[in-house]
Amino acid sequence: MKKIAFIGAGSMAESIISGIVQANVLENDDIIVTNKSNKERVERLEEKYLITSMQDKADVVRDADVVVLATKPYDLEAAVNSIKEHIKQDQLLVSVIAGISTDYIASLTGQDIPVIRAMPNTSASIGYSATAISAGAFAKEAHIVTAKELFDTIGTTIIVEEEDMHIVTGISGSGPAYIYYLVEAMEKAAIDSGLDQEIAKALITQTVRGAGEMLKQSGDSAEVLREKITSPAGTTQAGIEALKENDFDRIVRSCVESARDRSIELGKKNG
Ligand SMILES: NC(=O)C1=CN([C@@H]2O[C@H](COP(=O)(O)OP(=O)(O)OC[C@H]3O[C@@H](n4cnc5c(N)ncnc54)[C@H](OP(=O)(O)O)[C@@H]3O)[C@@H](O)[C@H]2O)C=CC1
Ligand SMILES: O=C(O)[C@@H]1CCC=N1
Repeated sequence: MKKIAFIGAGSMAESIISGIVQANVLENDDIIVTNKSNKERVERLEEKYLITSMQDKADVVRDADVVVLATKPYDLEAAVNSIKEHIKQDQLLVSVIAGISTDYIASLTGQDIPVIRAMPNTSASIGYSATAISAGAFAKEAHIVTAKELFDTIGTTIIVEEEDMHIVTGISGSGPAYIYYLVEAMEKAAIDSGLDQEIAKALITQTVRGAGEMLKQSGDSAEVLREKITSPAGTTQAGIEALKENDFDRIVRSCVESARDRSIELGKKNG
């Protein structure tokens, strides 16, 4: 891949752009970005990442090998309408849009165009995205390889069946937000117990980071790692019992399933 165009310049597009720029895998001016109307926003991205912003959609997609669709689901149709006269079947469309099927995106273009659906997360901005991808009907092996190469530069990439993208969205697309919400709650509890905010933040941040690395490096399951911390009648046991009494499992299940169901709903509403 030599050139990539982003249709949509919001949080997710910026996270991917930031990751690609840091990975240094493309010339910065081969990264093109456009949005609907917020000129200030694309100019800020242009300055920050030394990339190119354009408003003329024909110019945006003209020489792009990969066109990334990064609008909200309800803006997709208008976005595709604005580029469909200018895209060709030798270009690859990559959609990061929650809920929307590859078949629907191809149908909007009116062409048998290759589409890869991807679900990255905002940790892409520092090269730590957990991305899942699935291939649409017209995507060949080479397109999957191109998409995997792209997302491998900003984290890890797993290929899944398209039907699994809804639950993937519920765990890893939205997932960082759940962790941040947990951190917010831990910080509040620490401050209410009298701890300095900066100290709480530093300790919790390193705790989350360390737990993530332990999950990745130790070879132990989450359950085993938890048990290694939980001394009989100790502090952790007391904490975990409070989580159980408050139905932590049910709360987390409901969180993940609600996100999954919303993804399904977004697909139905916008496709
Ligand atoms: N944020 C996240 O953590 C993740 C998001 N996603 C998916 O990424 C997509 C984008 O999310 P996010 O970045 O958070 O959303 P934002 O609202 O931050 O960004 C949406 C962007 O789309 C642009 N846009 C709207 N309509 C058009 C159009 N017709 N043509 C070109 N650009 C257009 C907007 O431009 P303007 O400002 O000018 O209106 C804006 O730049 C969503 O579909 C979401 O499901 C996937 C994984 C994670
Ligand atoms: O909240 C959303 O709809 C998007 C999709 C995954 C993360 N953010």
